Amino acid sequence: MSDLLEDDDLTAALKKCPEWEYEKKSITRTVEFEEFMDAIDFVNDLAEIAEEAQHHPDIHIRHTKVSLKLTTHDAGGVTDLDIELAQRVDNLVD
Ligand SMILES: C[C@H](O)[C@H](O)[C@H]1CNC2=NC(N)=NC(=O)C2=N1
Repeated sequence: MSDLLEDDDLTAALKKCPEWEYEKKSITRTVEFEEFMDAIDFVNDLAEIAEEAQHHPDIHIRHTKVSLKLTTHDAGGVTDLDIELAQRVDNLVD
C-alpha cells in the first residue's frame, strides 16, 4: 500500500497536477468536452489506464462533463497512486 500524503508532501504532490482540487481526503477534477460521445471516449480511455494501474476513480458523467474523484481506500486519503493516476488522466486531456 502507498503511504498517505499529508502536509508538505501533499502540497508538493498537488503541484504535479494543478488541475485537481483536494477535497475531503480525495482529489477531484471535472473535464468538459464538446460532445457527449467525446466524454464517453475519454471515459473509455481512462478505464483502460485505471484497470492497468489497478486504481479506479469514481466517475460521474453529466452530458458533456466528466467529474473524477480519486482516493486510496486502504490509506484513507490521497497517496502517490492518486497523484500518478491524476497525471496520466491529465495526459489524456491536455
Ligand atoms: C486490490 C485492489 O488493487 C484494490 O482494491 C484497489 C482497486 N482500485 C482502487 N481504486 C482506488 N481509487 N483506490 C483504491 O484504494 C483501490 N484499490
